[in-house]
Amino acid sequence: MLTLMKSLLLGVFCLSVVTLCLFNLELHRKVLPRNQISFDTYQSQSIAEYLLRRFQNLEYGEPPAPVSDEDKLRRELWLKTEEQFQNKTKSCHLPKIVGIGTEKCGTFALFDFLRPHPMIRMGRELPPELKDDPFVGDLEIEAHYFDQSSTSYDLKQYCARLPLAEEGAFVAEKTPAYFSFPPLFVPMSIKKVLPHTKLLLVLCDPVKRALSDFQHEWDLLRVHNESGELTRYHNFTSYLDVYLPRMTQEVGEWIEERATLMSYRVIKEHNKHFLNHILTVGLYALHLKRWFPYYDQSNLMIIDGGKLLSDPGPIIEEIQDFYDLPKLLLKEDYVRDPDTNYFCFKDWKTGELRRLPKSKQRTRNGNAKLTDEETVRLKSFYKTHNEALFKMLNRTFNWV
Ligand SMILES: Nc1ncnc2c1ncn2[C@@H]1O[C@H](COP(=O)(O)OS(=O)(=O)O)[C@@H](OP(=O)(O)O)[C@H]1O
Repeated sequence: MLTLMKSLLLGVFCLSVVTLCLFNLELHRKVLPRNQISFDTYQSQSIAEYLLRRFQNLEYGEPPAPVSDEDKLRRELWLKTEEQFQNKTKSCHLPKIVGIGTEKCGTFALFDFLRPHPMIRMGRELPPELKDDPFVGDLEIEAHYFDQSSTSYDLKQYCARLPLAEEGAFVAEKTPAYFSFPPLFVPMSIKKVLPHTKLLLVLCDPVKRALSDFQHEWDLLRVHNESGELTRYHNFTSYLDVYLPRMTQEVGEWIEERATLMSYRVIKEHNKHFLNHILTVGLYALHLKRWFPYYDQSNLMIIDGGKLLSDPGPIIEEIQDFYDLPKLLLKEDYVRDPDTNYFCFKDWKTGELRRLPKSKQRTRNGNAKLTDEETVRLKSFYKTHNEALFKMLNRTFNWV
């Protein structure tokens, strides 16, 4: 009898334990969002042990980050903006955002940072012959219209190099050659064809820029084979040995009275020897002389390339203000890629990183460095031109 009672009691006890466990499991499923339930955890541990650990608060992991009011607002606004364009027909619209340069100062990164904005459209459909080009990323967003056109503007040609867009969207293109490459009349052309479009210009240390440009030309095999002399410029010093004296003689120091004339001469030099541009692009004050009759701070935003490299978030927020765009890209969206240390956009919806292509990570990561002597020579070449720039803009950059 006693044994029977013991067995009965044990049976009732076991049944209550199992019921309790199942009840708790159901409760747990209801309370925790689905993505926080780990099925692996169920398989690797007994339910009772799992629930025990759960109640001891060992299995929760990190609590989800609190969603700030700013995040909520952004999410709502973002979705509404996307909705606003859904099912709208697309056609050619001329750009409202144009990046004019400077070459090798981070214009690709800048535009890649802006690209996710739901009101911005960039990137054209490439013709098949260009699709295999190793610089496809650049070709896709660089229209190269004003540096290649004459003054009889065929807008159909421009449209063919732009993405199709909905009414109200902001088409964007960047062509770093606009700022400092021929023809002379690029600033006038842009003003004429796009009278209300505001421009973006990144300026960076011209010394570091020159090395980055040299490396770029090297990778394109254009440094080696000028005049067919394959080994002529076997490193940056040997390039400087030839081109620095030449450019010092042609351009020389900044002289206020001769600046306009010199700004034309620099463009002429470009046509004489293509590789001159590695040095002449960094003569920013001379180039700006050609832009200032058409543009001022209200329609040309000048961005410090050093800041863009070290902390791009606040700049991206400023740009949205400059264009009166809803501020949907926030500074915290820009994080360092743990593999390369370069900044990139972190998609707030998926957490994914938009990494920069390899061709945009050549020198500033320390892979190629200037020697002390190269630095001294280049600093001296740019010194008076940098000073003129700072005076012109009433602003200094941390380059000297
Ligand atoms: N966030 C940010 N800010 C500023 N600069 C950045 C940034 N990210 C990348 N980079 C640097 O951009 C360099 C390439 O310049 P561009 O994109 O202007 O090249 S191009 O003219 O469009 O070909 C490229 O130079 P190198 O390092 O010499 O390759 C990058 O260092």
